[in-house]
Amino acid sequence: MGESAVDSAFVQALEHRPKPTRIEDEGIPLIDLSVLNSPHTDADLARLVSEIGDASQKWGFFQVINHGVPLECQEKIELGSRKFFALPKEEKLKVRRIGAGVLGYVDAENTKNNVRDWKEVFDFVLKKPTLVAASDEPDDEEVRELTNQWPQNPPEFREVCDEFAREAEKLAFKLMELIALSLGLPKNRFHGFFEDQTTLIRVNHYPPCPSPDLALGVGQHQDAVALTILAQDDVEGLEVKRKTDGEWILVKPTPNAYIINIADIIQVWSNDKYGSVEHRVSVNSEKERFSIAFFFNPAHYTWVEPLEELINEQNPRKYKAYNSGKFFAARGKLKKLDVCHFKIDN
Ligand SMILES: O=C(O)CCC(=O)C(=O)O
Ligand SMILES: [Fe+2]
Repeated sequence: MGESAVDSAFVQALEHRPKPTRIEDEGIPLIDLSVLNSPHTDADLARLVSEIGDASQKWGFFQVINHGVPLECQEKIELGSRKFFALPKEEKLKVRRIGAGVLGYVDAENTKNNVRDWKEVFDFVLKKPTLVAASDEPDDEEVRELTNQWPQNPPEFREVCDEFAREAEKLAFKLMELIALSLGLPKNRFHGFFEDQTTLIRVNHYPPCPSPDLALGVGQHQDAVALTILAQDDVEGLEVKRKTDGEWILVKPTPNAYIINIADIIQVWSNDKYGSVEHRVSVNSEKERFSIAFFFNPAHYTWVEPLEELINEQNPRKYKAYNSGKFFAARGKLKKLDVCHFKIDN
């Protein structure tokens, strides 16, 4: 590895490195949500629900347009994040994440495999208070509050982040309604799980990388939450592992669209009807890239298990129930832990 222009901590194992040519796929569904924000017939809604169901089943990934999040709100957080990440390192480190409880700036994340990601991030939570399990000990009932830290610069950063979070939350609830309907469930079947939600928003910056053939912006992973809403800028990078053949497919940036990712908890709730999909981020040597991920996640005390209405003799439950808070506390220590761990061998 003596040839590489990046520190060896960033070098991915051979099998995880991006290929020199990347497949672009037009096939990742693009779904127009305008029906939700205008007068519509039952048939219009039924068509939309069926599109969401098909995309969730076939890809687990889709893009949405006319989603109701004001463009201005998106532009403001993008600009704010550009200004924040352009600050000198020592300024950013003033709001570095402290231990497990105080969120903020991090520049040394490993996503699995113990290889460092080529990125820096800023994390904050949506809800006040956001309570999580203090430890992964099954009998420990202690909870901990996650608190946000805000930089002095740019001065509007807190406001634009909070505003984006509130708008993205509305979209997240609408998507959960559509997903519920597509599974044949009442529209608000999922709402209760999110009353004391532990949603986290992560603003990502991927600087240009001298060795994009060796490093990744985010290593291969699945999101452990319920649903992810992702905004990417116009620089390519996000790659999704196609279910049909395991190929890595580049998600082409679409102006004013959000990328929606069915994550692990919906996989369990739906008893594998909808699957959480592996994805990763490749980097490039010329352009920096920005993205924002809204990780919609239920209350820490949620017992995650296949929904009763969806299991029967023909379709027996595929997962044991697990406690969401304990799971995330354990995952904080052991990155490799994921929901497969709770799979029942039928
Ligand atoms: O930046 C991206 O495009 C995706 C980031 C991601 O997958 C994550 O943070 O979980
Ligand atoms: Fe992800």
